[in-house]
Amino acid sequence: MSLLSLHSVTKTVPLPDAPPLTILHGVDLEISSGDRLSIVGRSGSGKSTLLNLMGLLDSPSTGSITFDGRPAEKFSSAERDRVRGREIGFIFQQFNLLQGRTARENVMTPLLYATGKQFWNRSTLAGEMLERVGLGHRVDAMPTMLSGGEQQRVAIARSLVRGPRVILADEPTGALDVETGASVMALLDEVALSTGAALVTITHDPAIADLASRHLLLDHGRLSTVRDDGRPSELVAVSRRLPHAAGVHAVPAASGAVPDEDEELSA
Ligand SMILES: Nc1ncnc2c1ncn2[C@@H]1O[C@H](COP(=O)(O)OP(=O)(O)OP(=O)(O)O)[C@@H](O)[C@H]1O
Repeated sequence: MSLLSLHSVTKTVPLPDAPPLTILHGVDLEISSGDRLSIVGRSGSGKSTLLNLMGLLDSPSTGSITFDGRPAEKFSSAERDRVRGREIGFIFQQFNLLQGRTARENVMTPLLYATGKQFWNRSTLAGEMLERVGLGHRVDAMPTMLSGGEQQRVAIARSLVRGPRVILADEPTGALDVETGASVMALLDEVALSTGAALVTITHDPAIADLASRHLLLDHGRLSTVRDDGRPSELVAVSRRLPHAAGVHAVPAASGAVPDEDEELSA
């Protein structure tokens, strides 16, 4: 059974002085445990909007989303928060670490919302997770003392510390140089693989897309699967040649709609 399913999902938003804008059109997607998906598409094609829906941060205008066989629209707001906090890990281009808190304290933050052993053992669990991402020796470091790659590894540890079943990564290497990005992504892939979590990565980078086993293209809000034997690097090249979606604004409004993970946790 699919872990996360989208059926005929559309997303339409009102615009102040224009007809409503349909960002996503009839999106169908099935994600199972252990899946490795990459999603590429031009700026404005709807990638962040899609990620927000997959992460239960937003609701579709029409169509349905099910998580673990349960329709998301049936979740109460408390259940939605619980599923999102426990089952879904988010990784963004900006690391969004809490400044003035150590690496360990950052990784502990999601565990403040856990119960039982996870809550009581949060300091140990955070230390173990940092160890797993190769930062066991930097648990007491402040974000300002860490390199970009190290900060993203702390963010990865924070996203994975509750053992999510789906990891949604939006340009996770976008703020890193090529070499650091590749090693951070390899680490994310490896840790996700070892936990059996599904990993969905939005990326412009062909090498990052190459790590996935299913390659999807979003074009003007329409999602299509590219053959698994298709080369992802060609896919990215194709997506770069596509014209921008109609009504694309320079700054995607949806990125502002993605709550900062820490805000989300404290909400
Ligand atoms: N709430 C909103 N109100 C108005 N327009 C919106 C809203 N949310 C998204 N859009 C528009 O919908 C389109 C898709 O936005 P989205 O951020 O999903 O694209 P994207 O593929 O993630 O882009 P990028 O790669 O630049 O981040 C853009 O034209 C964006 O400006």
